[in-house]
Formats: sequence, C-alpha cells, structure tokens
Amino acid sequence: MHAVGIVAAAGSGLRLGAEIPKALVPLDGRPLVVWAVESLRAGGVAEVVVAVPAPQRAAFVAVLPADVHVVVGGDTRTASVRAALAAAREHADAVLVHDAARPLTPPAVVARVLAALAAGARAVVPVLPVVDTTVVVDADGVVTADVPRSPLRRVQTPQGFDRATLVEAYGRAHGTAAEFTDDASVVRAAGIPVHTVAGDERAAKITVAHDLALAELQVARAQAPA
Ligand SMILES: Nc1ccn([C@@H]2O[C@H](COP(=O)(O)OP(=O)(O)OP(=O)(O)O)[C@@H](O)[C@H]2O)c(=O)n1
Ligand SMILES: C[C@](O)(CO)[C@H](O)COP(=O)(O)O
Repeated sequence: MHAVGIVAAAGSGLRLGAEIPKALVPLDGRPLVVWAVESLRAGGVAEVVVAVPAPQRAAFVAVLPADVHVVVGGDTRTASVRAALAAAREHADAVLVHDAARPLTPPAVVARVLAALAAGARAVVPVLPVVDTTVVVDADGVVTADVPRSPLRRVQTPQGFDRATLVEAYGRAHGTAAEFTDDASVVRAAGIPVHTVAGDERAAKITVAHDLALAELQVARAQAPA
C-alpha cells in the first residue's frame, strides 16, 4: 500500500494567541509542523503534502524538508485539506490527514491507522474515551441533559482513507452548506463507515497556551536521562 500524508497547517492559531501561525510556533526549538511531518514519516508515510497560509508560504518552505510538497491552504481546515488532496500524487492508494497541531503523535498511532487501511477499512480514525461527565446546556448555560459517555469518543489525527473514497467524498461535499470539523465527517456524510483504532493521549491537539506548555514538559521528560 502506498500512502501519502497531508498535514493541515494553514490555520492562524487564534486560540493559542501567538504572533505567528500556530504551525510555525516552536516546540523544543522546532516548529510544530516539522514535528507533525516527522511523526507521519516515523510511522511509515514517506510522501507528505503540507497546506500552509499564503502569506507565510516562504517561511514554511524554509523550515520544512526539501522533499515536502507545500501548497497554499484555504479559509477553513476543510478547504486546506481539499487543496492538499488536489496536489497529492494519484499513484497513492491511501491518504492520511494529520493536524500540524498534533506534534507529538507517536509513530505507533500512524502505524495503527495504516494497518487498519491495509486490512481493508476505507476510513479509520484514532480515538480515545471521554473521561469527564458530559452534559448539554441551554443558551443560559443551564444543564438540560446528561449525555451517556460510554459510547462517546474523542477523535484524533492522523485520519486514514482509501484515496479514491476521500476524493469522492470531498467532491460530494463541495458546494454544500455542511460544516465539517474533520475529514472522517466528510466521508461519513457520503455514507462511508468510519472505523476506529486506539488513539494516544500524547497525540493531544495544541489549541491553547496550556497545551503547548504541557507538550514542552512531555518533550523534556522524554529527553531526561532515565
Ligand atoms: N484554514 C485552516 C484552519 C486550520 N487548519 C489546520 O487544522 C488543524 C486544526 O485546526 P486548529 O487547531 O483549530 O488550528 P487553528 O485554526 O489554527 O486554530 P484557531 O481555531 O485557534 O485559530 C491545525 O493544524 C490548523 O493549522 C488549516 O490547515 N487551515
Ligand atoms: C481534526 C480534529 O483535530 C479532530 O479532532 C479537530 O476536529 C480539529 O478541530 P479544530 O477546531 O479545527 O481544532
């Protein structure tokens, strides 16, 4: 199976609040996007396309390995993945879509996604259980319902797809009013079942400053002498 990786790195990172795009923010001295590309490669995905913000294209090219294909992303994550998918070489039979914002994703997660695709899944996502009590609130913030949490899962990346399936699902979604927060929901909207494999807490998404501080600690702990 030949898999191509897509890294969505075109966001601005408003919630992180850095002065540069989030994917360029350093973690232990190296930009988040570089960590994300390395995770994919360590897990077995050699060919990678990265979607970046147009104004900072040159800055991304300067930090990424020369054999990474850089494309300009869009206004939404879905638009950025669509742009990268159009640039992904057609000889690939699988696509793994990853967030630049998940820099410490263990290679084993990537390998589990690849293995599920090799075993015949057309779509697969890494997931973790929900550990907090989960509720619904109304417009005033008053709890209106408890949600049984045992069937709930938190979805991570990389998300893996049969390439033709992902291309067709993105084609169907084009021009609809639907808003998608990940690629598996684009595929599910086309009626394709999405399978799951075990995710990993270390693949957490860096969204706010606290997440970056935790990631720095995670790297320091991994580097500390035993
Ligand atoms: N137009 C966009 C928006 C997001 N992303 C990418 O999608 C991933 C997940 O998005 P998120 O964590 O929400 O990043 P931002 O959109 O940058 O964050 P914020 O919502 O705080 O601005 C990130 O790697 C981000 O770079 C993207 O490629 N193109
Ligand atoms: C793709 C994703 O990371 C899966 O959990 C998530 O949906 C991205 O959400 P965001 O609001 O764009 O950070």
